[in-house]
Amino acid sequence: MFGIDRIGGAPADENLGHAAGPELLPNVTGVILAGGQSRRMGSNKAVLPYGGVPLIERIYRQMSELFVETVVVTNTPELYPFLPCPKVKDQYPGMGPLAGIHAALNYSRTRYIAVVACDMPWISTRLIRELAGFRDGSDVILPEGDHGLEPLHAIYSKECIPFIEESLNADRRRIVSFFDRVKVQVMTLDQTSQIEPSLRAFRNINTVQEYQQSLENQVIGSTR
Ligand SMILES: Nc1nc2c(ncn2[C@@H]2O[C@H](COP(=O)(O)OP(=O)(O)OP(=O)(O)O)[C@@H](O)[C@H]2O)c(=O)[nH]1
Repeated sequence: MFGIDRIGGAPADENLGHAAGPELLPNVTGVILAGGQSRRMGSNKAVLPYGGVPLIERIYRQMSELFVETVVVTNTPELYPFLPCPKVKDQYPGMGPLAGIHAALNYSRTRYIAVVACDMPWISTRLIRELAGFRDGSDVILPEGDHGLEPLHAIYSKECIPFIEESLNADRRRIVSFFDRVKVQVMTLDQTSQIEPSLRAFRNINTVQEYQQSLENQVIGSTR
């Protein structure tokens, strides 16, 4: 069955909150997208200082708590010598985050990847763990936040590759553009809020003002 379903009914709701734990998640590769232009920021968002380290390093450390391997998708790997991980290049350069997801899926040695952006200071390892718990039988598992679907805090399977290519070849760059071609499970806003009540996991920083606000822990823009 293709199309978008909510994460299913009572049994899944009962399962929510049971995925916490220190273990690494098997069969999932962590992915940090860092191939953007940072035009609104005016300088590379990924290396902005955050809590004493570059923002991307903060995110990398959190992802490394979850996955045996975390990779960064970037066309400028030389900017990240401090990250001890593989750097993967886009095969559709300049086409946005969907191209980054595509490159990561092609690279990945696991069937599933967990994708976050390099400009999200408060990713939720707990939420990623929960989302990954629902991966079997689904091609995309993503949460709904207070601004709608959050495809940059989500799980994708290799089954998505041909459909992403179809989209990119037709210059359809929105991440959701292929969702009608695969099996998508959405963690509803209610379910997401149970795990991540503040929803700040989805906040990202696009501008200098948002960066400054985020340092003061204020509410900032959505990732989409
Ligand atoms: N691999 C890859 N990642 C990208 C690409 N475009 C954006 N991203 C990443 O996707 C996430 C969201 O990016 P945006 O904030 O929408 O775009 P941006 O280019 O970084 O910033 P702006 O130039 O201000 O729009 C960030 O982690 C980006 O690094 C791309 O073409 N390839």
